[in-house]
Amino acid sequence: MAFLDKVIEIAKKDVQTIVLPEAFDPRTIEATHKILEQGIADVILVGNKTEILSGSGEWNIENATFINPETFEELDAYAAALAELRKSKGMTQEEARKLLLENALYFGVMLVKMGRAGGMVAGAANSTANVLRPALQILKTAPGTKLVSAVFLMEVPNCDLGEEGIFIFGDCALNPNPTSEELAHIAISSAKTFESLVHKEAKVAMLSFSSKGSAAHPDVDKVIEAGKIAQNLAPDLQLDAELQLDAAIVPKVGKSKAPESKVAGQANVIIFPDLDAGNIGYKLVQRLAGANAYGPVCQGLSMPVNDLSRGCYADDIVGTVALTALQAQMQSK
Ligand SMILES: CC(C)(COP(=O)(O)OP(=O)(O)OC[C@H]1O[C@@H](n2cnc3c(N)ncnc32)[C@H](O)[C@@H]1OP(=O)(O)O)[C@@H](O)C(=O)NCCC(=O)NCCS
Ligand SMILES: CC(=O)OP(=O)(O)O
Repeated sequence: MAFLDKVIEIAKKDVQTIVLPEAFDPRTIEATHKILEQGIADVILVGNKTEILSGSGEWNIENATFINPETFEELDAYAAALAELRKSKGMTQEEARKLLLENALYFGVMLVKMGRAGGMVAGAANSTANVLRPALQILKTAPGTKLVSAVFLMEVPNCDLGEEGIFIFGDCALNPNPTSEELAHIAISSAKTFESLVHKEAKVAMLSFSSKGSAAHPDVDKVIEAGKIAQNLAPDLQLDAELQLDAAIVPKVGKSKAPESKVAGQANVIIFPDLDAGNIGYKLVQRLAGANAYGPVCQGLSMPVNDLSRGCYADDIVGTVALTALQAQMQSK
């Protein structure tokens, strides 16, 4: 069974409500049809029902829940709650009300915060920064977590590397230039995400352009230091730094470049040294290897909100909604 089919099976056993605030994006409409048809999640679409339905073409989305901020009976209560959450930043209730009326992403995140939905997925029509800012501001980090980061679940066809072609790649979307300490937190969170979604032991490689001292540079030192911090914070985690990508995932190269390493050649969690590498890296694998790229899946948020690439297809939205539903299930336990 393909990875996503397994995720969908689990999602269907305890159906969660996911808000899709980009109701005017045709891919969101197609995805909503597929999600409802397969029973993967209940969907809340944000906006005027008549207008959304008039643009839905061949797709049947009648069974979605439509919430229009302009006629929403709880708007004032939501505005009061948002103003309270942002009062340290000086937000008034009037400003909060205006934001909820004008910005469907803030409205969608508040539906999650107020318990109306278990999670939100957006980003087909909005930049990552605009999707994640309200989530970071309103939901904040989960208890015990310092840093939110964002990974892709990569499913590479006809590939026996990683976990039979399944990898977590991180951080590919959020933290532009992580310090060693931040990289260590990204690595630990990514291992947890891998294990919770794939149900296999994580083997984490922290990538560099150097393997075990083959190059000397401050950027290499940053990754070596990150590996030490991560291993101190999570001594039981199978993790190694610094490895080049081939040494991390190809058994023969791992043996020759890092013969002592327990992770080299077998890594299934790939940690990039910065966002340039991570964002470019996942798109290379997606576009040139034909991999499915689900995400960016956020880790470390107190409640699930996940992003999409603006280049996504409707099926990517379906996959990311299924993963979000799984996170929402875990949250509700
Ligand atoms: C996500 C991002 C927008 C946040 O930066 P910003 O808009 O400048 O906002 P701020 O730095 O003021 O942060 C906003 C809030 O989020 C919090 N925050 C930001 N990054 C965070 C992180 N990684 N983990 C936890 N909290 C974070 C801040 O503490 C702040 O909280 P507060 O408002 O309650 O004080 C920014 O990191 C970003 O643009 N990242 C790159 C996104 C991108 O373009 N990716 C490539 C394509 S996928
Ligand atoms: C994750 C990502 O790269 O998003 P976008 O393509 O929308 O910038």
